[in-house]
Amino acid sequence: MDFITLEDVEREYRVGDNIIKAVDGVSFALAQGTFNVILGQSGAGKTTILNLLGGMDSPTSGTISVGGEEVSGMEERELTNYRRTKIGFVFQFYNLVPNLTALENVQLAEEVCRDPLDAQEMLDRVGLSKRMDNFPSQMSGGEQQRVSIARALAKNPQIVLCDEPTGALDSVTGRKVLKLIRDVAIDLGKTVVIVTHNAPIAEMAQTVIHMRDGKIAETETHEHPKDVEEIVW
Ligand SMILES: Nc1ncnc2c1ncn2[C@@H]1O[C@H](COP(=O)(O)OP(=O)(O)OP(=O)(O)O)[C@@H](O)[C@H]1O
Repeated sequence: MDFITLEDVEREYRVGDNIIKAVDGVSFALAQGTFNVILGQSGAGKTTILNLLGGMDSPTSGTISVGGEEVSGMEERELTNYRRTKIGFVFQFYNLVPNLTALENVQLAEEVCRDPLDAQEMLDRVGLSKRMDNFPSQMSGGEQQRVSIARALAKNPQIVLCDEPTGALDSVTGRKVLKLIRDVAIDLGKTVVIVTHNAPIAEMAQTVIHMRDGKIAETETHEHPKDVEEIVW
């Protein structure tokens, strides 16, 4: 059953006298507990869609629903609550708090969420049980990204949104991180949406939304998505 639906979504930005259609009539549906990729070149509108899905931005027109709730009609306060409780974010450059340990970074989620998952268990699941007391500066990029995955999951969100999560990592580390996102998030029943310009990653996805110039060029579904070991970049 569809969990995330976008219907004819547009997002325009006015820059001086020009109107830029960052997202131009996009419709798609994603099922709960699936691993999905939005693929496209720079400027295609991927991040704008992620921001709309995450409640960080609102569409100019069209409808966005998540779990039967209409996100596109929410007021600012409802949006804040939605971002806080329903969405886990993973960014390209990790966005960890530098003067907090790995454990403290993940525990931040407990302070803002209604029904958080245990921070130590999440760090354990991403393979960092021995690094809980390390600060971000004492960890590699891949380890920092694993902390940020643990942090996103500890919020116990419905959706995990990842913006170029492997963009700053070498290919071997990037693949480990993707495997973790897929295995751990899907095991916990989360719906994952990854934004990337890196085409091989899309082969791991159940649904791939190909974006071009703010529009969907193609929607592809894989009944048997590839394992991370089968893809190279
Ligand atoms: N706040 C804004 N104001 C004006 N134009 C914007 C704004 N945000 C995005 N755009 C424009 O909308 C288009 C889509 O941008 P978006 O960031 O969604 O693309 P993207 O596919 O994520 O690209 P990248 O991979 O480079 O991040 C671009 O032309 C961009 O310049």
